[in-house]
Amino acid sequence: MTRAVLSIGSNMGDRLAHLRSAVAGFAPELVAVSPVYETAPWGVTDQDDFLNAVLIVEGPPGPWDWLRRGQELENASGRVRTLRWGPRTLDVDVVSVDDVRSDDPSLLLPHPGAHERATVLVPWLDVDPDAVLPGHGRVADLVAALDLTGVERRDDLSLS
Ligand SMILES: Nc1ncnc2c1ncn2[C@@H]1O[C@H](COP(=O)(O)OP(=O)(O)OP(=O)(O)O)[C@@H](O)[C@H]1O
Ligand SMILES: Nc1nc2c(c(=O)[nH]1)N=C(CO)CN2
Repeated sequence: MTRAVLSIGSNMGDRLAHLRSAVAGFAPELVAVSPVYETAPWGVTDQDDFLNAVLIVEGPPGPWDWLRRGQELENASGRVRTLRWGPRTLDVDVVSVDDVRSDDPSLLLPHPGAHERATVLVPWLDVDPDAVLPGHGRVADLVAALDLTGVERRDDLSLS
């Protein structure tokens, strides 16, 4: 059994439907679904706003299975890979899997950007106030140190 934290995001097409497709894809192992956040783009800032959320899943799949499942859902959403950090129908990042550390470039664990991304940490904190990001400490402390400008909770949108 493993427990994984997955960050999902979309800024193309029917963003909510893309996030819902990820929820449906992980339904058998779903433990928690965060609120939805509307977030200003980071990285490449000249693109549309994202919807972001976090899923917590638990079950027999291992780290590589979570990654593969996420990539299958990205592909099913019609995602086309062009620009790094560019627009996408669906992005599924594996943030952490238990305390697993991996330096394989195809599956870096914990995800190397997670500790500084409000788009990951804020929804994660909503569903797990005691969350710890391996190597970086308590998510509550990481969030407290972040600028949360451009991260707006959308209580009118629901994934569960
Ligand atoms: N923890 C991880 N979760 C998801 N993909 C990962 C992870 N670690 C490495 N990768 C690899 O990252 C590659 C590129 O992923 P992707 O195009 O989604 O990156 P990105 O979302 O643009 O940027 P970032 O990884 O900084 O969020 C994939 O081929 C995947 O194998
Ligand atoms: N707000 C926001 N910006 C992004 C996001 C994202 O999920 N949310 N993902 C990116 C590439 O992974 C690039 N920029």
